[in-house]
Amino acid sequence: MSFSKLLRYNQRNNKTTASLTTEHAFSENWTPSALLSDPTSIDVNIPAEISAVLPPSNESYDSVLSSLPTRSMLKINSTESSGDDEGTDLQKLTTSWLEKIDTEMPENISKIDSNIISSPIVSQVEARFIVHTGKLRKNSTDFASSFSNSLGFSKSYGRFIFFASKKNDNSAKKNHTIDSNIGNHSFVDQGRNLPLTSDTIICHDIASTSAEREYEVHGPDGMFTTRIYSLEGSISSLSTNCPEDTYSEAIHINTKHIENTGSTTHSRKSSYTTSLSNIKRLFKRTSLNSHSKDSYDHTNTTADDYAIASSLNETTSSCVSSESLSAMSEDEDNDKDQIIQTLYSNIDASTDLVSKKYKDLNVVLGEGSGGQVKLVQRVLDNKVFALKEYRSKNKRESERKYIKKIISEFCIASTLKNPNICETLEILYENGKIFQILEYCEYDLFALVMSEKMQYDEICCLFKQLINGVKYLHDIGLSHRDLKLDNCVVTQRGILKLIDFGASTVFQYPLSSQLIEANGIVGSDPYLSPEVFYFEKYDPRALDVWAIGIIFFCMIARRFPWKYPKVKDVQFRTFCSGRGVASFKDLVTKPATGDSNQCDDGYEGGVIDMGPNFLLHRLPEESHNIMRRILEISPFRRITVNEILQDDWIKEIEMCQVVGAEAPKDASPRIINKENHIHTNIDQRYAHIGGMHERT
Ligand SMILES: Nc1ncnc2c1ncn2[C@@H]1O[C@H](COP(=O)(O)OP(=O)(O)OP(=O)(O)O)[C@@H](O)[C@H]1O
Repeated sequence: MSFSKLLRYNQRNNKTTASLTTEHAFSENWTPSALLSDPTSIDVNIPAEISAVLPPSNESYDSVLSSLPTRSMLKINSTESSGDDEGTDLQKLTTSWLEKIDTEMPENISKIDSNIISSPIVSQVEARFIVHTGKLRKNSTDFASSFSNSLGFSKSYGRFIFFASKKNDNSAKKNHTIDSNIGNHSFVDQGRNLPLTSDTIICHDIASTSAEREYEVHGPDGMFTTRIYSLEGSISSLSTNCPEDTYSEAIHINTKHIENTGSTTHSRKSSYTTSLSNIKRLFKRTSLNSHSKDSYDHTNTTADDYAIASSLNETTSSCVSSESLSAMSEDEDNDKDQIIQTLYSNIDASTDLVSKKYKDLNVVLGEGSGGQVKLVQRVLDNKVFALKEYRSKNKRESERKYIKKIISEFCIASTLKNPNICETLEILYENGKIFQILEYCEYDLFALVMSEKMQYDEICCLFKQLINGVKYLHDIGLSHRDLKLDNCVVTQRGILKLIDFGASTVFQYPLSSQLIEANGIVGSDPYLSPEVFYFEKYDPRALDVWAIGIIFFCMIARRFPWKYPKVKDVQFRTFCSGRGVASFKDLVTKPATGDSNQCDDGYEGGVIDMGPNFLLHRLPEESHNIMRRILEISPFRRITVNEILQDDWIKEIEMCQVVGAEAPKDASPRIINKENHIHTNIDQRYAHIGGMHERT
């Protein structure tokens, strides 16, 4: 949790930062078995109706350390026993540009407590978002097809992928039918990995929670072989309240609001009326059919706007003429603020009210710079969802920017369809506040890590799912830019999903090989890669890859390796040491080598706590090769996410996954869990960052 989150919690709880940090659940003294699973030990009130919809905690397990493959850890003792030699090595490894380094484990390394970490705030539109009009036109038709191709959809389907998927009226029924027939055809078709024959499978419904339905599958000998979870009533079937055109309209309007050209008073008035009525449609959910490519006659737009707008070009309706678009300008924010206020009151009358559709379960799941995330239950069918209530507009920001940011995040998130991405269902407005409804996931990774219950194989499984989620994003030209434990949520069945696309950015447009570099220090300090501090512009994919490595380290060591990757941070400086270079610049600017399969980080020493070993000696040896390449200081030498998946160790990791979710017509996505591990269930009261703070 960011520092700002902490402050807010402190203010609410009348606590000082210091006391909260000390008392925080992540202290050494926090015994998971005592505190997490014993309801009497903690004074947290969970209403009975919530307990009913939340899963129970499972048994407690040994810590991750006991599940680490011992054969694979670095032989710390033998290195440590080198005695005097170590001092010699240290001298050899310490280079002139680094000050004297303490080889002891630095004191300020502590267990993960992101309370003490501040996240930089993005406050301005980045220059890279400016796209030339010609390019915009040219690419506008390409984007959807590229996205659809990457998803394996037909080209004609591409135009739909930016919309929340259509409700399949029969989805629940279909799921049921298919699951009951699992032994006949569907299972065999889609669950090929399972060592079962179609004749011998018995499917037994044993549990059902928010979105997933669990089935035990038995082999011919009656032995339990694996578990399958049907995503009955899955989120995708719920997004039907949002007609396609509504989203396209919303996205389109989003684009309008960043127009910045001259205009007459008359046209300005006209544009406001039209544009705002279109924003209204976002919330109102009406369907529009007109079509105008003129609306893309932009001179100034953001990458996100552009990407989304271009993907919708084929279908986007536009009631806004290019003339009206030209009316929007930065210095008219005040006018627009007023108009948007009016808009809000109009929306109020026509929008589904959050409070009517969803029942607040009074559980705060988390709180960040974007707003507060709460647990809600849909009145219609009692299904549980996460509701993100966006923070109110700052006095300093214009209404236009405020709305644009929210809609951009929503448009991107609702576009993404992948089992390892949290599904975004709808956006709602009520009483001056904007809400987003998300698929609910029972845990966040931060809470899971801090529970100290996760075992090594489970961590590896989640790690590989994380890589797959990021691969999906990178394959479609998006980078997340704020990957961290808090932004990974995990379902009760062990499926990891990425959330929070507020910082994500397009790095490549469809059919273009040109990399669009990102700029700005965006993300959370300990997960940031070193180059973001060094270069004004950088490849955001490399930042994501680095963050993946930090997350893996955190999962294993339950510590951050450093506060931030700057040489002034003693831990990071230690990590940089011994690499045979004269300056940090030499490290971070090392050009790519010809052989992308080889790690060449310049470190040759064998000291346990120096250079890459500073991190590696805390990790299993089988991960060393890949982690060295992931945490390569030079972004030009850093491995890509696709290359990570080619690594032998990564390939061998047994990963739980959802099958059958990719094909748009497949109505029966199921979860296949691997047998070498089970996924940790923790008490729901402490399963999210929000809950952890309730304790303090
Ligand atoms: N779909 C979800 N299911 C369960 N918990 C969730 C979900 N979405 C968010 N959360 C919880 O809420 C927390 C904050 O969510 P999120 O990152 O979206 O907020 P934010 O305001 O954007 O935070 P940040 O300050 O990182 O930008 C998460 O860390 C997680 O604990």
